Amino acid sequence: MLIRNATLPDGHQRDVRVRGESIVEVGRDLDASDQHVIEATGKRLFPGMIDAHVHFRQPGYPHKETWASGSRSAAAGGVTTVVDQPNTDPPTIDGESFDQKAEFAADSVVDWGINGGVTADWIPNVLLRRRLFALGEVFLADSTGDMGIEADLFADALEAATDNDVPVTVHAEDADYFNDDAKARDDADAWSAFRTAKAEAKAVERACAVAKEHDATIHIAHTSTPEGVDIASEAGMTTEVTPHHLLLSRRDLSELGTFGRMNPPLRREKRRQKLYERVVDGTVDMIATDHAPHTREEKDASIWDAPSGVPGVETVLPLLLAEARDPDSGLTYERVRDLTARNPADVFGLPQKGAIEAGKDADLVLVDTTETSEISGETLHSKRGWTPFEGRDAVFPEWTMVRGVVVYERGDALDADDSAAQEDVFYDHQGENVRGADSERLE
Ligand SMILES: NC(=O)N[C@@H](CC(=O)O)C(=O)O
Ligand SMILES: [Zn+2]
Ligand SMILES: [Zn+2]
Repeated sequence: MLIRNATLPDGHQRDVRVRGESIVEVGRDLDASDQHVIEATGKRLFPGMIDAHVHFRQPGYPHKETWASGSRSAAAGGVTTVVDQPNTDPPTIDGESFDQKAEFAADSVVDWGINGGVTADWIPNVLLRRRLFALGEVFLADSTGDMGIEADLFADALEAATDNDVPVTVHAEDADYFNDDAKARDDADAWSAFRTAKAEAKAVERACAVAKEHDATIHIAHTSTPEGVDIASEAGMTTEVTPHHLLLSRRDLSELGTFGRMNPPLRREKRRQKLYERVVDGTVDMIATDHAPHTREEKDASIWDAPSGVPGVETVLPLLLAEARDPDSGLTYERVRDLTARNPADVFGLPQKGAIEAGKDADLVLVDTTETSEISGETLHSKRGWTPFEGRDAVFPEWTMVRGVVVYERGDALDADDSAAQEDVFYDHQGENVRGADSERLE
């Protein structure tokens, strides 16, 4: 198949030849005689996003999301690899729970990884030999679920993972620095007042110190403060920022209410701007969504009782592309490519993914950045049907390809007389474990 004359993130027009699962040639005026040609003139082609941080909620909470619904939502947003976190039920802390989750992952239309988790009951010598993507998020404070662990267990886990060459990702908040005074309040902003920026900075500092003691590197999940980013990057560690911490702040909470509750929480506008600067200037390594769906009914509670987390896997790349359309944002298409594909592939060791180059997996996303559409929760494909980004401009993919197979095609633009129907098409496809097809059985 030949994708003709697409504009790559660096602005060059190129033909891209795909054969089987791979990109085999990138160049100009490539011979198209025996090929199925996809005309892409005037459109932009991106490497599929690698989202290192999603919660697809199976096993345990299929009413919130499933691998089938979450991965379709990912494909519809241009995400071609997802990595599921361990706070499921059962938590992914041993061989059996890993294998059980891998069964569910077979429903995924995009490629996937499964992270292992750490609790007092984890079984490292079996878990760490499964085809894990990474160990983490290791919760240094409780979030959704009660997987928060103590410092000595974190040190042991770090050592075990490092000995097995398994990357480690950390949820860095330190409950010792939470502000209990906020508990007297019941407005949505109280959650941000409670789980302070200082609690993140202190947890990042401690996690990096432990990593250095063990001559290990760690990746800080969902860094929400410029302080956290600076401490981690100065310690030689990697960081990710979520779309909600990049684009939303405490100013949005009066409107969002508990739909704006997540861990770590939204920060002040000033911090958001400084975080955005670090995303633009390359201090931040990648964007990851922390796609954490909960039902409207669950969110319909007080700020102290509602669950934490927001969906994001379908809107992340579209929102970043809309930012890159705006020359004043400072965010270029090349930087978007690095944040969503090149850097996650580098940081987590996926040499076969992350770039539009001969020899790489044909994970590709075609977009038309000459126009935007408004985000509407009810048209998204997650089970959730709500988004904290309602109404914002975005650039959604025309199609998404995973290892040479088109898994998603966006329906025609809205029919003239029908404001609702968009026949988006998903094609049968089974994603694969990016860490290899099977697990070593070592029980
Ligand atoms: N981020 C959240 O607020 N919630 C996540 C857990 C987590 O990432 O801490 C979830 O699984 O719901
Ligand atoms: Zn977390
Ligand atoms: Zn998470």
